[in-house]
Amino acid sequence: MRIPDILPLNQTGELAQALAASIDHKTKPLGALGQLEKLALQIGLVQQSCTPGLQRPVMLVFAADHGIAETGVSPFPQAVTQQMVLNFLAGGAAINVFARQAGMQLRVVDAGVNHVFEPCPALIDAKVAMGTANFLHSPAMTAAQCATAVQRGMALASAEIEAGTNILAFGEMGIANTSSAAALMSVLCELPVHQCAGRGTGLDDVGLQHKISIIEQALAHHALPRDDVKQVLATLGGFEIAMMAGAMLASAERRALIIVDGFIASSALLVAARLQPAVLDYCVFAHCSGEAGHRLLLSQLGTRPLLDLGLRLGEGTGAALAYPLVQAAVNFLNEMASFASAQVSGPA
Ligand SMILES: Cc1cc2ncn([C@H]3O[C@H](COP(=O)(O)O)[C@@H](O)[C@H]3O)c2cc1C
Ligand SMILES: O=C(O)c1cccnc1
Repeated sequence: MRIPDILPLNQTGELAQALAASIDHKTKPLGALGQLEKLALQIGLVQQSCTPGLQRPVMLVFAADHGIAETGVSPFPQAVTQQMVLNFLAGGAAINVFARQAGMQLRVVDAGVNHVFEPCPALIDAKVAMGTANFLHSPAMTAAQCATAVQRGMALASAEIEAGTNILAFGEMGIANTSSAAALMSVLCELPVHQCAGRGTGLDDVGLQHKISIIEQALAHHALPRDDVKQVLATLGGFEIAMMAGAMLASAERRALIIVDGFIASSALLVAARLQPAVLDYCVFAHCSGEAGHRLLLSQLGTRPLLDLGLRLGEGTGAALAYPLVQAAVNFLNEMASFASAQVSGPA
């Protein structure tokens, strides 16, 4: 598995200083646009420009099934994954609505759904297998399947960037994938499972305890070395999570901006960041999910999200909702007058 070289952003160089000066000279009190100012600076550094722009925004939604679903860790049956893929293709899911509203192109990727779909122009076939194995008993993926998933994710993101995209968001669909994400977080952050696992699509108290116990049993069974990130991903991950991690790494390598969605997308980023920490410099964190564990995961990643709406859906919905804020950051940098150009007096 090739891990891309990613250049860390130079936060103190000449360009950073020029961007900071441009932001400070806008007709507003210093710092008054808060987090949008940090965002504008980051986007300028990602694009190596004092006048960045957003081109051809794309939302890739990766779908895959999880063997762990058979242990009852989700209230919903596995078939919902393929049913929701058909809903995405028909345009009726939440992500269709929000991506349309944001003006983002939406592509649906079969990363490993347990269903053979009719060929369809709107569906990208990147299927690795008909779902992962149940990680309670055996590794979810073989090392080769995991490498294939990561590489397909890299190739898909690279193809979009070659077609002119410089901002990508990633969503996911896969019944039981909050269990996979929680297991990855628990191992990679060395945190107890009960701090990582949440109710997902709506488990009750008994269901949540069962989910925690299943993940704990799986982790005890595998006894994974935390620093072998590829093995951790192959053992506990999903095809959509591995593909997303690959897509994130390739996006950062090619200096595209990444909008990170909720808990599952953040678990993919956690994997990517453990493989190549500089990927974090290219990420905008859309929101803090209502899924227990996401706030802690975001703090482990050392970041502050833009929105906190109690969303707990995934699909990329939080990322699509945050896109207008990213546009606002770019637009104020490019379009706002400076004190000098508008002849407004600075502080006395
Ligand atoms: C109808 C429906 C639409 C969804 N869209 C995203 N998810 C979300 O819920 C799933 C994860 O939760 P858990 O681990 O509890 O199964 C993922 O598929 C995720 O994308 C959905 C779930 C359902 C039921
Ligand atoms: O935050 C998420 O990504 C999430 C939370 C619950 C269920 N599905 C996704």
